[in-house]
Amino acid sequence: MNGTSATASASAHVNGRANGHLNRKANGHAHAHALGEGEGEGQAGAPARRKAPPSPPPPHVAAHDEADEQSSYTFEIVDEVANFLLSRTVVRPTVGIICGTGLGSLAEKLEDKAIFKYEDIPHFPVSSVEGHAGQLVFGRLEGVSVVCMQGRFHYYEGYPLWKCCMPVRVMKLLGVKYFIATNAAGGLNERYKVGDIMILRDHVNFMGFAGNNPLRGANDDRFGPRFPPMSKAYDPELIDVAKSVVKDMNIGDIVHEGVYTCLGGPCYETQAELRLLKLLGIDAVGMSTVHEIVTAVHCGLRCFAFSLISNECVTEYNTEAEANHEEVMDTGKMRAPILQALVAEFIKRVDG
Ligand SMILES: O=P(O)(O)O[C@H]1O[C@H](CO)[C@@H](O)[C@H]1O
Ligand code: HPA
Repeated sequence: MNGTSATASASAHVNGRANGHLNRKANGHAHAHALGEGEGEGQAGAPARRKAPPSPPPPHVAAHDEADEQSSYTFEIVDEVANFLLSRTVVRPTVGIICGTGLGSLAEKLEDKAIFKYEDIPHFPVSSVEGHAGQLVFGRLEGVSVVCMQGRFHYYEGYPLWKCCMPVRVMKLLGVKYFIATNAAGGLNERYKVGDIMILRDHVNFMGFAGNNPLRGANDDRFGPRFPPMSKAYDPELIDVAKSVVKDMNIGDIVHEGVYTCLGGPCYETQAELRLLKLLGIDAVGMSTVHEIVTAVHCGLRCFAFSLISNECVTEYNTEAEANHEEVMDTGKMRAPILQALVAEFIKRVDG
């Protein structure tokens, strides 16, 4: 296989971390809220100015960047969503998968399926992107109980990051132990070809650099700690399992290990942006996954992720090539059989 080799086990830090937290009592949300606009003004006798309330956002879009609003997805609400689902299926998933663009056919492989459209699940956001069916599929793959998101939520759809990631917390409360994120991404590393697979060794959280993090806002210790480490976000043991599957499938020539980054989208990158990312050591770029992994690590899930290199990132000006969503979806369809086999065997070895 191409790329760096995995190092020793580090499961201990993710195991157990959340279990302790989930048993603890709620902390007081109300005290940690950031000041809203207009609050905190009016010192020294001057009356505080209050802004007129903003007009309501469209139905699926929450007001952006409001840590306060995060409390609308309290532990109790997430628990309610999980209980709603558990009361309607006998499947008790230990593996949770997010299917990336064009990769939704993975869920079709499940046996004994129970399917929930996002719009039928209380408090759930809805998908608006082509290539994301918008349903949660429970079932069994290789005898392992699994829940698959056929369609994820992206920041560019208008959702704040904590809302994009709420289903990850639902997975946690469903009993999931292993979290697998898949995505379509542009290949920056010159060795990568369209159709290759990149196992995520690490990520660069660019949106997080600017403070846009799904964990922003009041922390509920029942999910996880205020300051979670991210140094082993991609579980080294799971990377090793994936590498052993790759070896046995004899597909090492198309599989790499590398660094992913998520940008806000929805526009693809300019050549100058791509050259900058390359310079920084990024191997593949997309518009998802990073915040999902942050949320999953925070609540103690063991994480694994891979990118399907759906298009080449072109850094030269004198070219006709342009990134486009059709190519991204087509590459997913083209690689579906290999990816399905890879995931099925991976799951069997991890939890079979
Ligand atoms: O990351 P996923 O959802 O696989 O999709 C990727 O493909 C879309 C762009 O073509 C963006 O949504 C980008 O994030
Ligand atoms: N850039 C950003 N996101 C993407 C790309 C890309 O080239 N391909 C698929 N998702």
